[in-house]
Amino acid sequence: MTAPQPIQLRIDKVSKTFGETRVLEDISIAIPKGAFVALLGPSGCGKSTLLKLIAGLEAPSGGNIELAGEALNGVPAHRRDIGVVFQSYALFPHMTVNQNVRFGLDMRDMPKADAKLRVEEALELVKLGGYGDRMPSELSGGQQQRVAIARSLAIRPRLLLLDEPLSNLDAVLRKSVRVDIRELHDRVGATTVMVTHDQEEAMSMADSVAVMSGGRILQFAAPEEIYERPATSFVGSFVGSPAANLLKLHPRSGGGWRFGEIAWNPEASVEARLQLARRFEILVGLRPEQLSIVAVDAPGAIPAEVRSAEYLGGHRLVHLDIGGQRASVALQGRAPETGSVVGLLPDPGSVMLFDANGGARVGDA
Ligand SMILES: Nc1ncnc2c1ncn2[C@@H]1O[C@H](COP(=O)(O)OP(=O)(O)OP(=O)(O)O)[C@@H](O)[C@H]1O
Repeated sequence: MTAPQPIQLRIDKVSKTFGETRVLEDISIAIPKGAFVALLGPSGCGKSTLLKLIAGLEAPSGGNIELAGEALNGVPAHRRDIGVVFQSYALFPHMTVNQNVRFGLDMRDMPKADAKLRVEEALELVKLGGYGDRMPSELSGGQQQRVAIARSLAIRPRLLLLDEPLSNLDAVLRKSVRVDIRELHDRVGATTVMVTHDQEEAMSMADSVAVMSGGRILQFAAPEEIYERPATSFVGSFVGSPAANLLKLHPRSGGGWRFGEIAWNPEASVEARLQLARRFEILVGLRPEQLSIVAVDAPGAIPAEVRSAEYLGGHRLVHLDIGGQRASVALQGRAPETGSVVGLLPDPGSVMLFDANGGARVGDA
């Protein structure tokens, strides 16, 4: 076992209001040295504001932020030793790659010979050794983004902040730069916080993900934990692709359960969790990739009517109706006929249960 790392960034009960509007509320997270953390959430949830508070571009309305044990209150942005990479790479177009990467070092009056070595080292790290004399316009978007990262790394920051670093790249480049950034992180080990609204990006790149909504952190955990044990129905449906089905379930008079008018007798372990949940209205979260289609009368199956199917290359997405609620299932094989009634069988361990009122996870022993 590796020894636990000290906390590099501690955010403690931070809030932010603009005028009357509360944009961040009671944000607390502790990020160990060398970790790669993603702040994930929909547009407007406050993730960029949180990044600005860390960088020192905005001041919090309440709470504290500490970097390597030092309180940052009142420390101006340029004294924080934080490297920031924005979504538009913001290279200086009239400067060469070398000059761009050197910029932060010149600002810090580093001796020329040392700066030269640092620039070479930073460009090697992002696999752009030999590109120093080019102008930004002579580089691809992905290469420009790597120069922007090299510029941030050259100052050997105590923290690297990435604000939607991939959003200006096309879909193909996005996936390769995603891997580049993660591999770079593994080599350099700089504590990194990345803001993104793209769940796949967050889940694939980060060690831990903070899922945000409405100015709060709903869950801060490893990607696997977030996917398998989401803390709320929002997290459950925001993370995963295609999105999880969320279906309203009620107890049936006389025993068993119902989706609208459709009766369901779940497998024993799911039944036990539903009993523990003790709610009149439960949201059942079912991931399309963890459902299979079986005979309508198979034990534990939910009767569903096939409405349509989409062919998506590796799999098909079949859309169904369950007592007036829509659900989808990802299938490898042929899609059942439209209009037919089939059984939808969840993998019992993957069934997620939430309180329909408020969305909290329920039904855990
Ligand atoms: N300077 C400001 N003055 C007033 N309101 C602001 C200011 N900056 C941000 N907001 C508001 O705060 C909320 C959060 O904004 P923020 O940019 O942090 O969200 P975000 O999650 O990063 O969204 P996006 O992904 O669209 O950038 C939004 O409702 C925004 O309108």
